[in-house]
Amino acid sequence: MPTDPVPTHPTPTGSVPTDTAPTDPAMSVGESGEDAVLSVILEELGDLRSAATDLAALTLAPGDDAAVLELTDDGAPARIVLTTDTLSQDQDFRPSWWAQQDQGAAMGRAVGLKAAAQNLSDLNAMAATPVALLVSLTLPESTALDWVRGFYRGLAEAVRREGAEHCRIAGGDLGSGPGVSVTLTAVGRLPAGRAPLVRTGARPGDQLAVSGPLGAAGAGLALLEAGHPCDSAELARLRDAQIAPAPQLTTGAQALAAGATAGMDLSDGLLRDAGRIARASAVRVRLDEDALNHQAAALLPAAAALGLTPAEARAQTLRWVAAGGEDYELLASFPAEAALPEGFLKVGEILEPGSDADGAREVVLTGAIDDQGWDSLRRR
Ligand SMILES: Nc1ncnc2c1ncn2[C@@H]1O[C@H](COP(=O)(O)OP(=O)(O)O)[C@@H](O)[C@H]1O
Ligand SMILES: Cc1ncc(C[n+]2csc(CCOP(=O)(O)OP(=O)(O)O)c2C)c(N)n1
Ligand SMILES: [Mg+2]
Repeated sequence: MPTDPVPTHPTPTGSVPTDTAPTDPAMSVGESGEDAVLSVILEELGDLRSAATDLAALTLAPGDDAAVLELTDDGAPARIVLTTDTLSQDQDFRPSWWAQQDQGAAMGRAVGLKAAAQNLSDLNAMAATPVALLVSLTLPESTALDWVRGFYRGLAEAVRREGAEHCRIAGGDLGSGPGVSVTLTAVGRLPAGRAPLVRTGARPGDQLAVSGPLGAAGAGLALLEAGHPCDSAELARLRDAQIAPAPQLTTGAQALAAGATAGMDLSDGLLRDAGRIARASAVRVRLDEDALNHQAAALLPAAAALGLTPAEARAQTLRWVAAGGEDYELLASFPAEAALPEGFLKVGEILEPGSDADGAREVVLTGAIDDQGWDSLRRR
């Protein structure tokens, strides 16, 4: 077996958020937010998330985009990669985004594509190859059978895309509830000898890059929420980035091949997710405002469609790029001298911890931005 270019066994606690769990027992999840809730969970799990048994070992524990489970075997141990994610009606999509006649098959397909995107993107971010999906569906009893058909067509479409061709649908669960809720569990595998791409390896001096332009899903969300008809090809592209995303699924492996030192998928927005790489790697990140403004300019048609003034449009498009979320692009760090893989765009660099006037801030961006990214639990 060839040896790994970087250690395959980062310490199980290596990528766990370092904030300590809040100690006020009366605090709600809405008050504390996602990262604090996760700290409580990981603290409570203790060695259930790390201690090996005779049969298996979590060589990468909860805290990254996915976990790595090594199954003990007489031959070479097999490593599988595990992740799960939920989409819920009115939290992640709204039936009203579709015309009445499209709330069956068309909406089902879009939700299937988005559920697959969310999970397959997490596997891509580990540089793992998807091999199976489990599908748990909670459906209101009024759900049209056509919605279900559309949903599985969406899933099928997603797993036929480049990078997911080996993925099979292994089963799932059906239940009833007041709103649609979809939970996918995705299983991937790591080729023998390939280390996973983890969040913990970014080093001062590294370049920080994304696998493609950001902000389309955020702009699409704003158009949908405003009830805009998205009646041009450009606006329809932004809407589709939100309702039916199609992430690239080979960028994780490409990044690793190009020497990436750390990586993660961008679901909660660049500012928040760059902070997670910074925390996991014990470094800071400087984002390049010019690079982000350059990406933001591509979203000006959406701002114009929403009737924003030029000044508002500049601020809003930057917010979509830096904090919109749901882009499912890969965020990765590379050695300063590395050539970035094709299509990757530099967005910043990795700094020493606390090495300049910005003190302890994990993510440094000149120019204020009043949006820190998405938190699925914090009360809005
Ligand atoms: N309820 C939970 N119990 C244990 N671990 C969790 C739970 N929720 C999230 N995690 C872990 O926390 C990490 C971050 O989760 P999340 O923010 O959902 O990541 P992602 O954006 O990649 O889906 C993952 O490693 C995930 O497995
Ligand atoms: C109705 C609606 N409101 C808001 C959003 C925006 N939104 C929902 S989830 C999310 C971020 C990622 O979601 P999460 O479930 O935390 O994904 P994970 O980080 O676990 O991959 C964003 C920006 C949306 N898509 N739909
Ligand atoms: Mg998640």
